[in-house]
Amino acid sequence: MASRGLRRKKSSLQEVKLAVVGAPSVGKSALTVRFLTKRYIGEYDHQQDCKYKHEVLLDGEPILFEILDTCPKSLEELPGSEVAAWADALFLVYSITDRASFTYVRRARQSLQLPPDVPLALVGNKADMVHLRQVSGEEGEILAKDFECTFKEVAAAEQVSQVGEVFLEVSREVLALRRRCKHSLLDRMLGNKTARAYARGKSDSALPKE
Ligand SMILES: Nc1nc2c(ncn2[C@@H]2O[C@H](COP(=O)(O)OP(=O)(O)OP(=O)(O)O)[C@@H](O)[C@H]2O)c(=O)[nH]1
Repeated sequence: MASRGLRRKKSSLQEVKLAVVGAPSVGKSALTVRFLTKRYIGEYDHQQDCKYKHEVLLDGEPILFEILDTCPKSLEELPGSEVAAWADALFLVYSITDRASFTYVRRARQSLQLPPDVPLALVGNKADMVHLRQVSGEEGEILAKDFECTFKEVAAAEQVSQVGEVFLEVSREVLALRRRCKHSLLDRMLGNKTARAYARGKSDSALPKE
């Protein structure tokens, strides 16, 4: 009985696909592993992009996260449009101790050619290394304004909840965007007046499934 219940729950799980983009060695894997396992792995050796699937509670609702941890071999290797096509949201990660990695996220953002409403989070990692800081917090904030996205400095090496919150926050944006899309689809299907009344009076669970 219990396993049947579980299977039913899994089939209705919402999926959120996140891509973690950034220059080599900024801590993309450390952040991903921190979020998924709450552990810090200092040396994470992988030579190619890795995908992880993991179920995580988001505001009490189980969400199936798929995370693409990208692995550029050099500063010249930028993420392609296939990453943007796959992802529901993107993390643009740099290290506050590495100015070249800050420049990289700007170039990566351009090369991705994202549709306008894809949620983004700009993340300055290695915030524990302030003595080696090369990128100020203000510069991060200015770039985030330019990207029209959230910004946070974190330290995968030391923080658990703060790192988790960055992932969860962008996922909330993905779910909110999906809800808005459903509403506007309803708008188009039912005519504006009826659809607005429907959206006001009904909870999301009452909206048609995708
Ligand atoms: N001090 C400090 N070091 C960190 C932090 N996050 C990661 N590191 C270190 O930075 C190095 C690179 O971390 P990774 O997680 O492998 O970085 P990556 O961006 O996935 O690297 P690639 O897979 O090569 O692109 C490792 O030596 C980590 O221990 C952090 O928050 N603080």
